[in-house]
Amino acid sequence: MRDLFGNGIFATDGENWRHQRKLASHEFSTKVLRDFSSDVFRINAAKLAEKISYAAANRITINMQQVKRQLNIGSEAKLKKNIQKAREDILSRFILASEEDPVTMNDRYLRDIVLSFLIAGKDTTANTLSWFIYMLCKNPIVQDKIAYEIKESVELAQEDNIETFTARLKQGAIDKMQYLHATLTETLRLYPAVPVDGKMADEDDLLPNGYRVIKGDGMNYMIYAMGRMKYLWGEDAEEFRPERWLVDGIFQQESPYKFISFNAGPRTCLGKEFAYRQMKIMAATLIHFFRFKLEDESKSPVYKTMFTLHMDQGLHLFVYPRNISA
Ligand code: HEM
Repeated sequence: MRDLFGNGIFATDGENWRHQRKLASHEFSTKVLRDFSSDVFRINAAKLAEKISYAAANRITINMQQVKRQLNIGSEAKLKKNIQKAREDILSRFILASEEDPVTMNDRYLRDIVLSFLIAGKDTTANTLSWFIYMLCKNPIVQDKIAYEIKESVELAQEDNIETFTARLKQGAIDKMQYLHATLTETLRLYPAVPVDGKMADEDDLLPNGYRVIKGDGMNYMIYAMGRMKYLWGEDAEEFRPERWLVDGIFQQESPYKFISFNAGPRTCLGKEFAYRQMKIMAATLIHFFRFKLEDESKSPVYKTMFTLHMDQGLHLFVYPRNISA
């Protein structure tokens, strides 16, 4: 961990961690960052949809993971030119903070912070979207329900194209998409982007189950296994059923200690709201314009154990234009 993350937020404790957590929590809650990142998400969603549109028109299959990679999401310098706003992305915000406190936030520290955020934010949402599309291919009714919800949530115009459609994905419309939110959450329950997480005992302790740990003991908790436990989720734990998250069509939060995909407690994921916003904008754009089918229904994807739950060999799909007026 140290080799990769240095003194970045994942690998530090104590004062270093508190400093980064405070700074990042503040930045994540600002409207400036929310607006900027939503613009970036909309631009990227439109770019991805254009690429897929070409594949659909020419009847070529796509590898979802590769298409997303080609987009080079994260090349913020170029995006900034498109958006015509400066110093509003998370990395620039950290650089601004470092100008105010150059001694603590020297270049090395800044590098570790930035790298940690890149790693935290990129593969987690990208992998989740691949598992999400896979689940939709396996459950075409869910796919159609989402398409219906998008039509109901966004004020559409007859002449909308990809770009004008993404521009309509404002916060109000995104918030209405409760079924999409539930589907993404159900995907994260079965395919958590971080499948296993490790902790170390800060001091001698007695765990609630009576197990004694000694200071320095390492422990792993299996997020992947916890999302599939019948003891927690009932007899249908292995089934993909977004409805389990809804009451009268409204998404219901679970305790983070039960739905553990974003961790819980003081070190809970800082990017959760950010991640949902990104995934919802991307998913709404893709599902509104396309219908996805697996290239080979007989194959199940295999996951590769990395920091994140990566899909080995990618996700090979047929794509069809969705009849929007249908
Ligand atoms: C589907 C998307 C995501 C999932 C499932 C996820 C999951 C997690 C998990 C399990 C942790 C705890 C790691 C640990 O125990 O050390 C974590 C921490 C964190 N996540 Fe996320 N994450 C996601 C997206 C993001 C995004 C998009 C960002 C930022 C752009 C982000 C930023 C962070 C940060 C900064 C921490 C460290 C918090 C701390 O140690 O205080 N995450 N995330």
